[in-house]
Amino acid sequence: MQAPPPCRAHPSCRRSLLPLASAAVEPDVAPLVQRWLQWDRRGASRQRVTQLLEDGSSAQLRELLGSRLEFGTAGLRGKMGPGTARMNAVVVQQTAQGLCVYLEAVAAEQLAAGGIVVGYDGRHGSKEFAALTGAVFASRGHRVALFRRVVPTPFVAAGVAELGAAAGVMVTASHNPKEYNGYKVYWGNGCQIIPPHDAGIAAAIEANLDLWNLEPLLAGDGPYEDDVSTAGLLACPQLSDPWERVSAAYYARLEALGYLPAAEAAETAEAASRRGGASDSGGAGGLSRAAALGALGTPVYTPLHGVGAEPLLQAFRTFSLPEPYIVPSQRLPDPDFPTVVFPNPEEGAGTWAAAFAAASERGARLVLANDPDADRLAVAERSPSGQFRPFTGNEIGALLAHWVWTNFRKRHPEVAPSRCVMLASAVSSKLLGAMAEKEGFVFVETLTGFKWLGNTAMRLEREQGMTVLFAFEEAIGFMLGGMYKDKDGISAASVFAELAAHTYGSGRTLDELLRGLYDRYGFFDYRSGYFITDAAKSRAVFNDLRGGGGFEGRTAVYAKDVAGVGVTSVRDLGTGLDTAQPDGRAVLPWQSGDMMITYGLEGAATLTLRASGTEPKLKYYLEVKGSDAAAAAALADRLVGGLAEELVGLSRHGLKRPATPH
Ligand SMILES: O=P([O-])(O)O[C@H]1O[C@H](COP(=O)(O)O)[C@@H](O)[C@H](O)[C@H]1O
Ligand SMILES: [Mg+2]
Repeated sequence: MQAPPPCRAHPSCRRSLLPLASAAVEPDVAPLVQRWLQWDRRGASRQRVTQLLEDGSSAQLRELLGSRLEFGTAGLRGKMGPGTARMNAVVVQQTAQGLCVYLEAVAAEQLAAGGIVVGYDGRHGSKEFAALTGAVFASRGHRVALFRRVVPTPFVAAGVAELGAAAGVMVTASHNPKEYNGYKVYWGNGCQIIPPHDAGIAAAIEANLDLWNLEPLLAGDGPYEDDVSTAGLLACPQLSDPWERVSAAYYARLEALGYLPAAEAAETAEAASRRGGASDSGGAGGLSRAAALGALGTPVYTPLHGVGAEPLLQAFRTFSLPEPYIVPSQRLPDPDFPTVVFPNPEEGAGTWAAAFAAASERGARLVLANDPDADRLAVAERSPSGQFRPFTGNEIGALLAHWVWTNFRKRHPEVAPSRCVMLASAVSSKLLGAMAEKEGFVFVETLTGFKWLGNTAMRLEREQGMTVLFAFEEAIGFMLGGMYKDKDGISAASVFAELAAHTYGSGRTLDELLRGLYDRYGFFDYRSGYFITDAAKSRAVFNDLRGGGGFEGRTAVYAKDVAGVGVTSVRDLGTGLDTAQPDGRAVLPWQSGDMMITYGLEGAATLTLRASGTEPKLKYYLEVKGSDAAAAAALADRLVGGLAEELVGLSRHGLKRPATPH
């Protein structure tokens, strides 16, 4: 028998290609496998693919190799495993190569001046994927600022801004299950990439699939066989660790957002109500810092096995806040997230369990959690009777917006409210809009995802000279205007702790403060949830929502009612229709085929259905605005009850409800 041909993917590769002639796979699959095996030099990974080949598993091979991971809501994100549709060393190197070539073409000057920033979280594979990315750029002679320790995602956004880098890469899959990893890409403006750069990079990846020789930088006993050896990379003269510089700048910016000392002179509730303004103090007169911190006590914090603990402690020290009690079993980065089913602080009881137990034991009032890459913040409050009240992303957003607004106004009376802006994603509560209307600042809404919020904030600041105070999204993402243009769970946690200290010191609970905001700005009953799906099922659902039969080239037909509640308007960001606009066209950017439809409904209700860009979920977001809380709740209940089967067609399309109540 003839010897198999040598692998040509790498000049010094000593492997041989497997003979494919015997493969019992369908004809379209064989070339995909052949191509993949030229790239993939990892024993276990190659073995899985060759096993599937031997088993004739065409469908599985097509799933792994028939498509490529695309830039979604938060960059690349997918399950780890072999194949172009998974996260692995080959896909990461190809992505880095494409990004590098694209930057060389369109941002050469900034690349030469500022290089690239690379960070990683504590997941399986993250450090190695970061090293691979660094090596790709270093191999072309570019400067690489590679964090030598795990960092929160916001530190990469900060790094790009502080170093004037051409781009940044954060290797993380945030809160996704442990089988996932991901690749967030920041542009030189410090925001996550949006069109046209995502498509530009994708095209550059496709044009640069052959793997570059990184062996001199990532040498080892057979490159990429297991963990890469970074000795060569670390010895590279153009490589640096940006930690010192970036963290110094980060905490200096954060310090400027400390309002508690200024809040000592906060007006009393009486004074505020005489003036007709919302009060942020409990009415006991002037509040001393000591009283506020005394009332706060020791908060409990969990980084959920992620990277948040050390940066959060530093943030609390920056604000001279009491050191929080950190849940010991979840304090250190652990890629297996052993104590939680989902490392997602949105998932409710399960992720809170250890933190709530600690808070009960210690009598803590305030409980804080970051997601594993520490760009999100979850908050819960323990009542004097020991009940826990977790706040939703919208509620935390409302509280932070109020705190930032009240204190900014006091500190900067010279800035006209009309020059100040706060932003929220289109699927977040409109309470912020109502607040803007009453207080006189500008409210701007964007598509879902901080890539949109960040870029829009940057544009408003740079092009219109607006002061961006705050941005948030319901998915517990918060951005303080004085920091960077991305969400940040660390700065949000420390600012929130000050807010809580002030509220408690003023004799109120956070829940009471929030109810005060509803009294002032109107009541909003907000519900969100999701169904488990996959890409094909979601497409089928959206096809049906548009009247079925493949809507391309036909006029879409939408539901006239949901659970008997009349539809008053439809906005479809997959077709650009918005019947609420005078010209019938959507104001937000839309793209053909995008899966997001918003229904305006009788009774001041708004319902949005959209396919997640980071997880196999079809999400719904519903809000009813009303002065009568009971009536709003009844309408919301009715709509939530009807939407799964009637509108989405859950059973018909084979979608599932989440296992845990959401
Ligand atoms: O996962 P993270 O913390 O990086 O968060 C990412 O995903 C979230 C969920 O997106 P989707 O609804 O498309 O799944 C987005 O809201 C967020 O802006 C984005 O940065
Ligand atoms: Mg995250």
